[in-house]
Amino acid sequence: MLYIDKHLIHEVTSPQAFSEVEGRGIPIFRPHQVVATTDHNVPTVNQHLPIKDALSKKQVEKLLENCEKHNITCYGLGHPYQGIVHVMSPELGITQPGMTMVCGDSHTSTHGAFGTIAFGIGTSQVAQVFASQCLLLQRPKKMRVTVYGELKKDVVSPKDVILYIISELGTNSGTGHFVEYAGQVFEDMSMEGRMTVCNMSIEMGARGGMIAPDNTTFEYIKGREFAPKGNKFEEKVVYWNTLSTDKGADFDLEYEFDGSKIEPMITYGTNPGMGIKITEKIPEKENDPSFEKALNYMGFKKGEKLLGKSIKYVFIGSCTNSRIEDFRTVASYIKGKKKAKNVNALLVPGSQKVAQQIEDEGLRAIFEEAGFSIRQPGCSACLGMNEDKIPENEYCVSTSNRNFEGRQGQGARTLLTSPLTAAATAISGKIENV
Ligand SMILES: CC(C)[C@H](C(=O)O)[C@@H](O)C(=O)O
Ligand code: SF4
Repeated sequence: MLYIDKHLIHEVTSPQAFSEVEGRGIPIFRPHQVVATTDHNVPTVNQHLPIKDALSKKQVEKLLENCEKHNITCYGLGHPYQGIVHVMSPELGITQPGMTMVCGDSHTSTHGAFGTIAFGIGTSQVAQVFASQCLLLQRPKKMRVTVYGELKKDVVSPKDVILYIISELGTNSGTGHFVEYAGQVFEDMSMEGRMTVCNMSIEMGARGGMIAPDNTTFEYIKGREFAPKGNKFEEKVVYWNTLSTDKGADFDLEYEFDGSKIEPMITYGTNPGMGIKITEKIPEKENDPSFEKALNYMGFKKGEKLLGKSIKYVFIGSCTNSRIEDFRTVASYIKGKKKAKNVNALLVPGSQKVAQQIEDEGLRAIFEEAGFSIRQPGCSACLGMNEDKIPENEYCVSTSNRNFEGRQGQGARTLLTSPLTAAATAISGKIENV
């Protein structure tokens, strides 16, 4: 039985849970340990106007209504803290090492980047946490992925690291496990990068991912809105320093990779494990119906090269890659260049705070000069629950985490990459290596 320190909620998976507890006359046990935001169904333009899509409007309004009724803090549209749940919580200092955190959302694994036990739950479990602030669970198994050495500087990014790991291990490799990412590559990584990696743990089937908290973690948290202050912070750091894995600890599964061998990655298929180095060709597998089906959906052939293929859509956003560091990377690449005319680019910050930082750091001007516009925060084309959809049969180079059939719109074809590769593609209008 786990006691839950923080319960994050959004508009998609909470309404039925509210109905469940209301229907049984059960009050929300600890409303102050619940934080809500609107992200999946929000438009990314004209957020000050009423939401046009009727279903989205209803979904978002229902969350506000439920939160008000149950005394839960909600960062709705127009609030400076609103954003994708996995972006806004860490950047406000809500996510802290050693906490137990849940959300009715599979990418809750993101918060594990802080040495937090964080995982996605189903709607009936959301109701259980509402009612009791606790969860009954099967104890997960332990897996460790160590990446030693150093990454190729300014070329290989955290997104490439996780796409590489999943392409090597497969999308079921983590089933039933929590994964710890260890080794120099993660020690050297920024918090934004660590979040990108932990975010995609679920894409290898793991319940959660985590990275030992260290000075990078503490520096990131310090001074944030909901972080402990002064002496309290110092006391927490003493505790947080005790959280890392003991030397000689046992794992049920262990993998090791050499970071210097990792290259920029791209996916060619319909699950995140179908990834290759961007310079490679699509593999030539025989007698594999699911592989054939994926290539068929994607309109690709075995042995084909992806570099140089014309691309009309680029999406830079999602809880994997929509943090300020991602936009800094993209801005520094496109500075002084121009967006290709054939490209329709959606640049969607993960939160209002990221949007504000883009403004304050002068990045907006760089984007606009290059022919890009910045949208308002939300999940957007990551799964197209709002109006941001990719048309049928079109390719979209996307910084998100899932390339499933129809994920970005019916018949849309997603190729997952890092923000840097997406930026380079938006500039040249074809799949580009940096
Ligand atoms: C809508 C939500 C339940 C879903 C999830 O849990 O992951 C979404 O965020 C996604 O990325 O597919
Ligand atoms: S950005 Fe995408 S992956 Fe993340 S929570 Fe939203 S829909 Fe899910």
